[in-house]
Amino acid sequence: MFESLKSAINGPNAWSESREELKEKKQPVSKSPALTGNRVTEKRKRKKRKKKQQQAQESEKRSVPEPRPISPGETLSGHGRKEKSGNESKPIVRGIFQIGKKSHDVVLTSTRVTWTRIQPESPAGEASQTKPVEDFVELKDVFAVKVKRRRSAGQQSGGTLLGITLFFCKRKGAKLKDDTIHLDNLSVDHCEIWFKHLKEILNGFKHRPKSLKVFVNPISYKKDAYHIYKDRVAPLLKLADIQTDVTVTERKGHALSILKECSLDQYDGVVCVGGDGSVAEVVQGLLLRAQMDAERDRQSAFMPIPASLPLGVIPAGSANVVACSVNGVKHPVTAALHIILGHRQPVDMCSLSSMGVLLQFGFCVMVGFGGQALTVAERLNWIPPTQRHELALVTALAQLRPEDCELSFIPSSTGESDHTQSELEEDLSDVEDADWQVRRGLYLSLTITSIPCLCSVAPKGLAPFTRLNNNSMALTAVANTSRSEFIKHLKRYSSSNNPFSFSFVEVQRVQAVKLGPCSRHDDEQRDSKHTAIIPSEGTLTWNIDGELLEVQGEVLIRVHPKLLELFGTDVEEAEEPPVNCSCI
Ligand SMILES: Nc1ncnc2c1ncn2[C@@H]1O[C@H](COP(=O)(O)OP(=O)(O)OP(=O)(O)O)[C@@H](O)[C@H]1O
Repeated sequence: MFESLKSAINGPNAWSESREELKEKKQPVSKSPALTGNRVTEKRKRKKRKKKQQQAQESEKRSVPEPRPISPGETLSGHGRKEKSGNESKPIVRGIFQIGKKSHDVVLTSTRVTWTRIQPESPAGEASQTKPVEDFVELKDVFAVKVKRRRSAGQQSGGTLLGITLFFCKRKGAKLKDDTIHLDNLSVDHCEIWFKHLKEILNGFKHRPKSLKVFVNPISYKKDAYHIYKDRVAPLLKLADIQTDVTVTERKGHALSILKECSLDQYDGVVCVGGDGSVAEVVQGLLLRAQMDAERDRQSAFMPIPASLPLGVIPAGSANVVACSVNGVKHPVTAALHIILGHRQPVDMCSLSSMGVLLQFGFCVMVGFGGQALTVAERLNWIPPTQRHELALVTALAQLRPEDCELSFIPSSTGESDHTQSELEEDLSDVEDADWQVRRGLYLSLTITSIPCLCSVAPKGLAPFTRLNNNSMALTAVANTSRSEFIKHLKRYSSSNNPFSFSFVEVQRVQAVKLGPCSRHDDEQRDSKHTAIIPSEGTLTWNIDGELLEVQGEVLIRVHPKLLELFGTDVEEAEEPPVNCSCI
């Protein structure tokens, strides 16, 4: 294994040259200042060392064992500082490395690398009384280990071995950043042993992907998805030795057609670099492919089977609700590190079907204002996206009209984790016989979400009571009201006030929803003389994850628990600075 790395990074000759070089010089592993006093004779040094060893045995109080050059490959099981307990704290290998030009006693266990500064002795040979500071990095956060060499400008291979470098991820709030720790030691054998053990441990993280299919939408939002991928994500994937097969999409539907046909066996995950529309397309591809492979027909009450591969989302769109809901921030490096480290989060999804046929899978479905604003935005597609969204919002607010709808829903009876998948499937298969609650009326907005939909305009999410996988959807129904009251409700999404504490807003945790244009006769229509209603002609305009869909008649929306795995984590709130839309 080490041999292959040698050739991969430096070429075999370069590695053997270094080995010879080190042998000639009889390079010691690393020296603590205590062991290298320049006027001390070898004899005195040995005496000192012996004395130190005695002191160490006598003094239980010392928190760090005496630094000593250990022979390459020496395994110190149970030796040294007392650690917690169990195999996790058992040293696998131990040695002395320079970290930041200071000698450190470094210990590798199966879960972490710990280093402690070696305290120089006083001239009288007494050990320092100050407690050495211990630092560590958890191996679950380490995503790459590389051999470090000194190379001159332009030199592509070879170079003097300097030690090994660990690449790890550190957390600041929801944000993840990559960082490095350099363990400097000129001994090839010593580094080889450490490298081998570290690689073995990292290869043991089976949930981390080794091969990814990547889709990049070059026209997303500010058209910078390709650069985001190339400059900020690809270098990290390369460092982590992840193979990638990248498709820069050429048209709408390109990713979907590839996912329906290509062999997925060679991949451990799929990555989408783009906005929510691109994510929706890749999700359709993954889920349709899973149904096709399992030969499931897609009639109304069918129980979809989960996608075979997890999906990572690198945010490059405007709202990025899917990325924010599992990363907490709109930050490509955070998303990339969650993918590399294999953090996976099962998420609930909803399906939409009409007349007994599956239309689409989705995370967030809107009718009314959400559909109207998106219709305007699509018409204004000649305007740059940054201004288009605001203008569409203002126009939709100016033209705000309620939709006359018939809404039915089954309240969710399931707890977050107390039902098995088959029980949930059973519940969902009897939707026709279930106890539907029915509402008829004028609605300004209806939103159904299976995940919280966090974003910068709604840091706490669009849905109050849903989590990523609590086996239910959140239904928010905003009944007809004045424009000013509706704007107040919208503004509260980006403030600390509760957007749902209005008499005209109803929120339900639901398992299934039926929604269609109202079929009442004209003479039954309430307030029709006083309220301008969108003439539906039996059709509603749906906004499904940022994509428009016109559907005639009623649509059935059902929740499907844990239908997809996303790379990411469960987050409470988006850590994006709240954006107050200047237009409202
Ligand atoms: N090369 C392409 N040309 C045109 N459309 C494309 C291309 N590649 C993908 N698409 C489509 O572009 C649509 C919009 O993509 P995306 O959501 O990433 O961008 P956006 O709409 O600008 O972002 P947001 O949804 O965050 O506002 C998707 O439906 C996707 O299928």
